[in-house]
Amino acid sequence: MAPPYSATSLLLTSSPSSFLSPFPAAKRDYRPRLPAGRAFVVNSLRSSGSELPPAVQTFWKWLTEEGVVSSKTSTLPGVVDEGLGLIAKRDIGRNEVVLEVPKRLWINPDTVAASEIGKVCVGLKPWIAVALFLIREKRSEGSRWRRYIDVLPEETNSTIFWSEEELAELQGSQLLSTTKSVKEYIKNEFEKIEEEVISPNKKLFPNPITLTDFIWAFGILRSRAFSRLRGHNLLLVPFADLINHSSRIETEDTYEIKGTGGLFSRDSVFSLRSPVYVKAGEQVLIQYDTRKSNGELALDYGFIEATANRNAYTLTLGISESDPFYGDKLDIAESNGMGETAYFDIYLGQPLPPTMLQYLRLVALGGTDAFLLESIFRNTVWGHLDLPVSRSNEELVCRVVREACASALSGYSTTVEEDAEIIESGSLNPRLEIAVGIRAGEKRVLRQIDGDFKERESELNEVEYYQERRLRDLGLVGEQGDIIFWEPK
Ligand SMILES: C[S@@+](CC[C@H](N)C(=O)[O-])C[C@H]1O[C@@H](n2cnc3c(N)ncnc32)[C@H](O)[C@@H]1O
Repeated sequence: MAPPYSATSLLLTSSPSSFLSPFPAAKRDYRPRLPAGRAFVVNSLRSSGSELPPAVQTFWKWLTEEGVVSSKTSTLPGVVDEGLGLIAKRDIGRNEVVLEVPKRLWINPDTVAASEIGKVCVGLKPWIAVALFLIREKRSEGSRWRRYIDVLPEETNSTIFWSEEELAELQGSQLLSTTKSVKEYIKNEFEKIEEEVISPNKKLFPNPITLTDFIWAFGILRSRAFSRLRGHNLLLVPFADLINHSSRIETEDTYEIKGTGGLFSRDSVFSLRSPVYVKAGEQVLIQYDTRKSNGELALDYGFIEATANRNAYTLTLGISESDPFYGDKLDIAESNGMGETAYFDIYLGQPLPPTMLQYLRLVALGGTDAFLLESIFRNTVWGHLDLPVSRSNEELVCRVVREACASALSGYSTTVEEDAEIIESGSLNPRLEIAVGIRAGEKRVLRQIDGDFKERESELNEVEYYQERRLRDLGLVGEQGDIIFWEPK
């Protein structure tokens, strides 16, 4: 009997879970590529103070007046391939502190709370409160952060800033659907805040605030906020946020909050160390986040890496409400830390996530295997699902995953080989380079998943299923896998 599940009811293939919450604490850290909106000329790594754009010189003067930098400071801002960056003035040792920025210059939800708009921002999501604050400061000539805001880019190469034509290069990709969802999310949040906070408080927001402003602020926060700090999930630190990312650096542990009077005291400083030895004149770089996929890097910062295992694809699996065993399956999933929908990030060259096969087998469970859903198995069923349950269950899992891969692969307008040719054909503009790299990477992961399940499919006759394991455990299967019967004496 054909199992009552189709490829589509078993799984969908897109949308990383992360976009729903722009600043999840554990997995995220944010930064963006060459700011397209700024007219800085990219030259060498060694721009000296006098070659700097006027806005950066004024910013530096401000930091000096604020006592944040002095002649002893070991770094200088400079114009580099990545936009602005931090250049070593002298040789810098590994783990040497390169800058310290006092709390009074940071921008975080506390800054907003203490500001004129603090009262109307109570209860807002932290990123929304900080976004509103940034936009308002950007419009205010007398802002305390004027010098800082003047050196922020108008946009980065994050896909949220791409034109329709540029986005078309991502056709069929997961990054395209994530980008659209993120923009939709920002738009919804903007409309809500416009109605509930901006319009009723015209005196506090005398200048019009547009969706474009809101997207700008989102992009700034996503690309520059330091997030791996306990109690400071959303922290903008002027000067420190000029640091660029290098794929060659492995350690992420490069910044911390130091405070003479405790972590949250007024005397706290944000302290940034160089993870490696840097020669005078070279750029000081850090690792933004080793766990981010290329899709996440492109969305957050506007660059990708050539490193193979940054290529990822998120499989979204779900228990359909129309499944006759919906309630039991959901109960089992929930007792094992999962839910009606589960997201599995699959990386190029890496094994499948550990619980993915269990979840797939659970979702596909039906027919004569449905007895495993009975309550007497509730405590053990998850363990049973770790290994193949039955041929029909395993076959369905393989078929559905392979159909989903084929369907996803058919949505792209180019093949991996065509993408490779485009990359080889010469210098691409940064956004096209990202688009081609992303779509090629996603397709390679999809091919890998398909290959994995193709192999499983070819082994369906060889693997041991639940009933055989059970018989063996009961001592009813002989050494050669033969079933032992009781012969009549
Ligand atoms: C925290 S800011 C660093 C300062 C930034 N370069 C600037 O001009 O203001 C992060 C942004 O720098 C750029 N960036 C950082 N590392 C990069 C890299 N390895 N490749 C390309 N762009 C990079 C991206 O635009 C990213 O969004």
